[in-house]
Formats: sequence, C-alpha cells, structure tokens
Amino acid sequence: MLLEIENLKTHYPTSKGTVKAVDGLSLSIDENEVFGLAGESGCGKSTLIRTIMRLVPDNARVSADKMTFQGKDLLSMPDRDFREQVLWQGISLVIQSAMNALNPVYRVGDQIVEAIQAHAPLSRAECEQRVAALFDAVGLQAGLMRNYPHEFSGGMRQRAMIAMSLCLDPRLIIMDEPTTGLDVLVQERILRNLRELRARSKHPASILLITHDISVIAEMSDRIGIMYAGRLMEVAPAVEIFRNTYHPYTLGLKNAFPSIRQLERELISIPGSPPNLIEDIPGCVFTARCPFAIEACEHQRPPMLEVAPGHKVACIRTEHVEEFRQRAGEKKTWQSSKSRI
Ligand SMILES: Nc1ncnc2c1ncn2[C@@H]1O[C@H](COP(=O)(O)OP(=O)(O)OP(=O)(O)O)[C@@H](O)[C@H]1O
Repeated sequence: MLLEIENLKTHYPTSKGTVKAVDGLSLSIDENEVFGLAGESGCGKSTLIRTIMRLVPDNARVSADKMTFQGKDLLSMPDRDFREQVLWQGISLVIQSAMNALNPVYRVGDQIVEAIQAHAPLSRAECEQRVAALFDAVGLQAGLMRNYPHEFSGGMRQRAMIAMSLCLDPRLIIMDEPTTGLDVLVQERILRNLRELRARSKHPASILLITHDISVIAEMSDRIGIMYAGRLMEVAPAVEIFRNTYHPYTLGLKNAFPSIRQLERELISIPGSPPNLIEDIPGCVFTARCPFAIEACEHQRPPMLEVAPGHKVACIRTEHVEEFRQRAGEKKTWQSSKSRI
C-alpha cells in the first residue's frame, strides 16, 4: 500500500463547539491506482487533504490509529523530513484554483523550475528540459513556459499546475477539484490527457482525486469512496459502486445525476442538508435524511462492512439492499424522509 489511513480524526475546536470535519475515516491507496473521493461541499474533503499535506490550521486537532506513506509514519515524522522526503517527490498537490497557486509576477516555467531545483540537484538547463517535456505531456506548447500566468486561460493554468505536480515524479498526486469551474470541453480534454499520460508511463503515479462531480470521478477512478459529514459511507471498485450500490446515500447521489441511458428519467435530489458537524451524532450521520433509517441507525455508529471483495459499506441495513435499490428510484421514497428533517 502506498498510503494507509486508519481512523483519522481532524477536529476543529471552536467557541461554539468542536467541528468534526473528518471523523474516523479509513482509506488506503495502492500503487498505480486512481482513487476518487466524492462528497458534497463541507463534508471534509479539503480537511482530509490538508491533514495529509500538513496544511491544517493551528486550531486543528489531528489523531489517527495509522497514517503511513510508503510505510513511513506520517504522524510522527518531523516537519523537516516531511518537507524533504514526502512533499513534491512523494506526494504532490493540484488544487482547485490554479489562479491563486501560481505567482502572477513570475513566468510559469520559472516557477516550475524553482520547484524542481528546491528538491533535486539539477541544472537550470536540465530543469527547463524537464518542464518542456512535462508541458508537452499535459498538452501545452513548450514555448508557453516563458509566459506569465495572466497570459494563460483557466484550462492552461490548470494544465501547468498538473505539469508542476508531476515535475519530481511523485508516487501520489492529490487532485482537489482539478477541473471544477472549467468549461466542459476543456475539462474533458484535461482528463483525457491525464489518462493518456498514465497509460504511457511505465510507473504511473497514483492519484487521489477529490471532487463533488460524480461524472469526473466515474470517468477517472479505479476505486471510489463516498464521503458524507466527515465519514466514509461506501468504498468500492468504480464499476461495482454504480452497478451494485449499497448505501442509501450513494443511491440518493446516483438519482441526482443524469444517466446517458435514462435521459428521460426525472432527477431526484436528497431532501434536507448535511448535519452540523458540531453536533454529536452517536449513530449514522445520514440517518436524518435516509428514507430507510430505523431507530437503531440513530444509536449505533455503523461499522464498515465488506459486502463483496473490496466493497465496504457503513450501513447496518445492507440485507435490505434489494428493496432500497428498487425504492430509491421513486421520488416519493425520498419525500417520506422529509418529515424527520
Ligand atoms: N479552521 C476551521 N475551523 C473551524 N471549522 C472549520 C475550519 N476549516 C473547516 N472547517 C469546517 O469543517 C467542515 C469541513 O470543511 P472542508 O473545507 O474540509 O469541507 P469540503 O468538503 O472540502 O468543502 P468544500 O468542497 O466546500 O471545500 C466545514 O463545516 C467547515 O466549515
């Protein structure tokens, strides 16, 4: 395993109470794997990334039973070792807004060269050669290295960021909403580029792809995790999670997305909103919005149960899944949970 996280909690104590942004999350990412993590805004996706990358604000309290990268303990590793051994060369990051990530007063190529030189003993010419090759790999003309960020379109900046994330040949790239806000065609091209790049590479980096966009996740990922209110609800191979969905929340998410095969189908959204993360919820965090919840769901935190090889679900009612799948497609099913919200 490349990255292993067990029972991670990242809490923010505030004057109003403790925000449990990530609350007992376990996940692992293998070599050469694209793991897609999907969840609504506010479910703790950014907090998870910031925790892995040591970018959490000072008020955060982080604990875990295990958090390792290539077998190295990330919890006890001194900051200096993390910067020298893990950052960029081990794990790199592509964030949502490349606009803010690139310094407007430096040429784009120079910024990437600088990032390489901070970690690898290469000459300027060697670095420039590497950047040119990376630009080419992400579909940018090498000459654009000499341009400033404002001369790039949003899509070009995002490509430059992806090139930068690849520059030290990391084993894991964390991508946080890498194509959100871009035009659909540009988004499509960037994702295609990324897939081709991985297909060409002898030892491609793993990717932790984080987005609220289920279609991007479905298109790119080998495995998918569905996150809700700081916890994982369901994890499975990509095909399996859509074909053999178990968790009521995942069933609800599927309803809210148009499917090519069922264009005439009415989109049904899940009524209500996620719980306040300050609240102490002893049971399942989805209970209040779940049309299939029973009393026990309120009291008992559901363990992650393996329902098929590699397919885990945090729900205590999985034996009723056939009924849930059938009823989840009907609008009235979801309206029935409204009375409890
Ligand atoms: N420094 C902080 N102090 C207190 N609460 C915080 C802090 N940072 C984030 N939160 C809260 O933690 C929860 C999770 O936030 P986070 O940004 O991780 O979610 P997210 O899923 O990435 O959302 P988005 O997609 O909108 O960025 C939210 O309720 C947020 O308000």
